[in-house]
Amino acid sequence: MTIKAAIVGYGNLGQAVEHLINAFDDFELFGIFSRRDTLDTDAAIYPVADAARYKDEIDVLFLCVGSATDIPEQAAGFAEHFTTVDTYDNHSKVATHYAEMDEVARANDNVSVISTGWDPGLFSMNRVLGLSLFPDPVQNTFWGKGLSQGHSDAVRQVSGVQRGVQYTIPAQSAIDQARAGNGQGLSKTASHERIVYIVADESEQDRIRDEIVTMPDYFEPYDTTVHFVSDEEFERNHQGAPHGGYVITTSELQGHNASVEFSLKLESNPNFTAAAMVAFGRAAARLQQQGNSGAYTVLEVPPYLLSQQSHQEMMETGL
Ligand SMILES: NC(=O)C1=CN([C@@H]2O[C@H](COP(=O)(O)OP(=O)(O)OC[C@H]3O[C@@H](n4cnc5c(N)ncnc54)[C@H](OP(=O)(O)O)[C@@H]3O)[C@@H](O)[C@H]2O)C=CC1
Ligand SMILES: N[C@@H](C[C@H]1CC(C(=O)O)=NO1)C(=O)O
Repeated sequence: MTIKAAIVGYGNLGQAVEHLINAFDDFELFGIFSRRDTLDTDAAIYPVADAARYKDEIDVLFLCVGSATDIPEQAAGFAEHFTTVDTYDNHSKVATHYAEMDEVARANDNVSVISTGWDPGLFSMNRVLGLSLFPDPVQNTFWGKGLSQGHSDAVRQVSGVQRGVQYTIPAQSAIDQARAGNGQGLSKTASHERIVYIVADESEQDRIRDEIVTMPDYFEPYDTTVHFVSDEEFERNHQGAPHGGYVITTSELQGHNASVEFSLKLESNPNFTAAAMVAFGRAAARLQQQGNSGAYTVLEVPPYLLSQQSHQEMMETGL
């Protein structure tokens, strides 16, 4: 089955998804839906407003738009016409997003796999796996040091921000404590600091800083520092998007210690996020083809559907 795919939003993630769709032989790129009419790509470009016209030519639509505002405002509209995949990552509102997408996708016999990527996404799968193993587990999640695309998108939505990025820095002492089995009581907010770099007019900077540090879900609970820099310094010092992190679960079984760790070391956050998104796009197309509909989180997608290998091949290779 060749999966006909299209992309909404040609930013960091959209460009990375395009590359992967072209690299996998079971995908075919229909084109890119964008607000802009010129993009640096050889792919077909369509106005995002016209997407529904092409519903019958697309098996899965990758929603590579921002989570801060775009997904809440736009995703359900796409799920009316398409099987969709998104990387929605406002953890506090995932249940709301799930319910909204589930209602629309079911009503239109589409599948919507939401909150793919690595956190939420692969980290979610590993958090559930780690906690399922032990009667009395201790579990901690750490991110960074690296560039959070979700937090960077969120700062870019603040009026007056011309350019913006956010770096997440974990406390190494907290990571060491978790690995030693002493992670109980460590909080995500106390274990990380957030550093933001913004290009904005001087007259706007005090308001922008205040809007960022008080932003619910993204920054308010954290120790956040906002730096304002020139466009030249931003261009010079803030390219690339490395990231990574750890999900660490520790416990003991009849007095014998056990430590389970899932770690990511990413030279490119968008490239890796796209890899997870495209794998779940493969699963979304298969789920829909099997007659399923509605919303799915990564926790509800059978892992074998992610792979290019068939189930039979997995059996024959002995798992
Ligand atoms: N779950 C996870 O692990 C991860 C999730 N993410 C999520 O991915 C999201 C995207 O990240 P990233 O690609 O870096 O963000 P970018 O800002 O680079 O790209 C977002 C794209 O969305 C499109 N867009 C923006 N506003 C609108 C609009 N009003 N209407 C239509 N399209 C719009 C734009 O494309 P165009 O101008 O072409 O329309 C833009 O290029 C992040 O917000 C984050 O939440 C990222 C990494 C990991
Ligand atoms: N969703 C995140 C992926 C990870 C990174 C992160 C953080 O640095 O706070 N939280 O989750 C992203 O957009 O990069």
